[in-house]
Order: sequence, then C-alpha cells, then structure tokens
Amino acid sequence: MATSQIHSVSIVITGNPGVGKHTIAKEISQKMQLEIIDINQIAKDSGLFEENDESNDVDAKKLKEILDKKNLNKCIIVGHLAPYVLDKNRVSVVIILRRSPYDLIKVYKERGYSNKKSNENASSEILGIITYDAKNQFKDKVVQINVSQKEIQDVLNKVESAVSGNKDSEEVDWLDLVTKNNDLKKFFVD
Ligand SMILES: Nc1ncnc2c1ncn2[C@@H]1O[C@H](COP(=O)(O)OP(=O)(O)O)[C@@H](O)[C@H]1O
Repeated sequence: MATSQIHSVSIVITGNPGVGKHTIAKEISQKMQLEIIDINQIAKDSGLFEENDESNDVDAKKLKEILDKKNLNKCIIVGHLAPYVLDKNRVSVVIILRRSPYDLIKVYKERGYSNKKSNENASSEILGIITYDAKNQFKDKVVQINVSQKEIQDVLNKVESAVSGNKDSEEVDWLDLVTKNNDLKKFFVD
C-alpha cells in the first residue's frame, strides 16, 4: 500500500459478536500503527445502550452523530453496528468477519450469554444480516472473510490483502449448512 494511502486509511471491522473483530483489530492496529475506535465502547460511554435488557438495542441516530464528529483517518473502526452508524465516503474498506454459528454458540457459552441472546446472535449470523446491511451501506468497499477453520494469521493476511485493494470476498452460506444438518430448530426456536 502506498504511504499516502496509509495516512488516510480507515478500516472497518464488523460482524456479529464473537466472530473475532477485536482479536483481529488489535493485531492490525499494532502492525499498521492505527488507532482502534470501538463503536460499542463509544455507545456505552455515551449511555446509548438501552438498559435493563440484554439486547443490543442502541440509539443508532445519536451514535452516528457522535461518530460523525470523530476523525476516522488512520483508524480501525470496530463494531457490529458499523453499517448503521458510518457513511460509505468516510471509510476505505469494510471487512466483515463471518464465523460458523456452531463456533459462535461456543463463544457465547463462554461469555455466559442466555439462550435467547445466544440464539439471536447466532441466527443473525446464519441469515447474514450484517453482511446484507453492510453491502447496502458500503457497496464495493465490502470484503467478507470466513474465519472458521482459519488460523488468526490467515485471517490477518486476508485483511491486509483487502486493505491493499484486493476485493475478493469469500462466500458464506450458514443457512444451507444448518438446514442440511437439520439444525434450524436449534437456532430459531426458543
Ligand atoms: N480466527 C480465530 N480463530 C479461532 N478463535 C478466534 C479467532 N479470532 C478470535 N478468536 C477467539 O474468539 C473469541 C471471540 O473473539 P473476539 O475478538 O472477542 O470477537 P468479537 O470482537 O467479534 O466479539 C475469543 O475467544 C478469541 O480468542
């Protein structure tokens, strides 16, 4: 990547909770000397998450207003809310990390998520909701990476390649996988 590009780069890393956004962001941040902007942290610090439930409800309009005022140059912007709070023209590349719902529910168990919260997030991943919304919002800037069965280093290589301009996206169809495994009820029924 040309030096001038690095000076203005703003990399978005999005995807459902547990796909590995923060793990990858920290590595890229160190390697490329980019500051991390954590969207969830900003929402929490600004009191924008709705309290008394464990859903992900947030006032996206207010959150966007806060982010609109931030300098996003030389940054990695991390968060599952990215498609709803960032404008396309403010970012260079949008990485969507995808992870098998079978792997995700293990992460959610370790995090102590309730069954409801775990299934909500896993079913969002199965349906590819963030991918759908990110493609609508960021169009040709989107690159999708399937992290399942990849070493972290392989994921990092893919991210760096995407940042350098390689827009090859990986296909993901968890719905097909879950349907074939006859597991739809496991994720979509309370
Ligand atoms: N490529 C990967 N392969 C295996 N495990 C990973 C990978 N990336 C992250 N992890 C692990 O998955 C869990 C969730 O990662 P994290 O970065 O916290 O996700 P997120 O920020 O998307 O919620 C952590 O335990 C992390 O160590």
